[in-house]
Amino acid sequence: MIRFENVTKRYADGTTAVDDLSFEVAEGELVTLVGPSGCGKTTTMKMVNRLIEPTEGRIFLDGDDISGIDPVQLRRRIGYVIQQVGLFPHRTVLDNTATVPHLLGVKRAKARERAAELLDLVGLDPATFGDRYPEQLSGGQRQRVGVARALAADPPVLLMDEPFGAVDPVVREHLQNEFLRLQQAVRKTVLFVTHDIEEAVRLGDRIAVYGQGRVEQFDTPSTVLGAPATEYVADFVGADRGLKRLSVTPIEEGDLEQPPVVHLDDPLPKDLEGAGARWAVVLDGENNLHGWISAEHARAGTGTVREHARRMEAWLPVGASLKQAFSTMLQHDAGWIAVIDERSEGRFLGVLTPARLHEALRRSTAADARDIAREDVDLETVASITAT
Ligand SMILES: Nc1ncnc2c1ncn2[C@@H]1O[C@H](COP(=O)(O)OP(=O)(O)OP(=O)(O)O)[C@@H](O)[C@H]1O
Repeated sequence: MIRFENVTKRYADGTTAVDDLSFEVAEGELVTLVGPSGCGKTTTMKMVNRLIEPTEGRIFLDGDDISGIDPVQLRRRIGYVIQQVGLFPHRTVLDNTATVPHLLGVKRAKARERAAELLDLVGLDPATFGDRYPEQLSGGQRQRVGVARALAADPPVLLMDEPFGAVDPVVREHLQNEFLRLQQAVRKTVLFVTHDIEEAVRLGDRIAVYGQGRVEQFDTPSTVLGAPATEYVADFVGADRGLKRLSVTPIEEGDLEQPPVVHLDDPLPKDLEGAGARWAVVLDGENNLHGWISAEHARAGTGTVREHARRMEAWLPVGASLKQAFSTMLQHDAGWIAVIDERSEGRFLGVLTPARLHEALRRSTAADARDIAREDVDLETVASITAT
């Protein structure tokens, strides 16, 4: 969808900002460009919408050499989100979002209708926020308007330059999650610039790690963390890459353990301990997760499971990251968490225990070309780092 072919950019003062860059971003793929300040990320990005022209090389969009496309036409195919957002201060949130479609000839009422849908999509209720002015929004809310506005013309490509850079870490994580959900729905081809490796790893289908003007490694987050191509990349992703790996490794069905299972209307299981279990998972009639029951309660109680079952607080959908699993365990002080299939209304799949989490982490590590040091994936190390 976007292809860089031996692209170099030298500024008039002789600075080589980008040096012989070649890579390709597939349709619907989200590629993060990450690297230290001044390494050429923004220059790369701005060459795609022709805010900057390359000195050498060519860039293709959907097979067309962009140097042959009129910049105004080109930019209609490309949404652009920047850190400072650049909302029009004297226009309401709704009008800000509707601006581009309106400029493209969509009737005002229609453009506003679409803008309201988009605000909803980025998590801003149009009834509450639509008539506000940018200065009446928080930083995070302004960023969301920026994203909604970039999506308004429904461009196939989005360029995002540190879009969440100006907000605090909590809001930032929230925006990242929302953006990932949004991307699932809209599947744009996205180039996303950040200097934060955590953000790059979290969001990217693939990551381009920049050194000075050059891409040192272009690969999946898991491979970049597990098998850094160069010393430089290893340094950049950091010594705690085992920990970062938690956030890019999803829980798979094969990782789960199958505990004893009882149903709500079953008689109490009297001998769970005899079967070597301290608890059982409780399911409803549809085999969806209801809760759990301890062996002790089951042994001492009377009646059916229903009267003694406790609500399940620590659960996650399959596909959630090991990091989420780990933090859910810590948050609920739980020795295990239940994993469900959200697509089938909560069907219970099994439980993840610390031992299984550790195995999953090993699996993900072993999948890479080069092993990372064993202590990097040691769960106790992970626990001690996360707890501090
Ligand atoms: N107009 C310009 N003239 C001369 N040099 C420039 C110009 N714009 C950028 N540069 C230089 O090109 C290099 C790459 O800049 P660029 O903005 O692409 O980096 P970046 O990776 O996006 O950095 P940051 O994370 O700080 O935004 C830097 O050394 C910068 O000083």
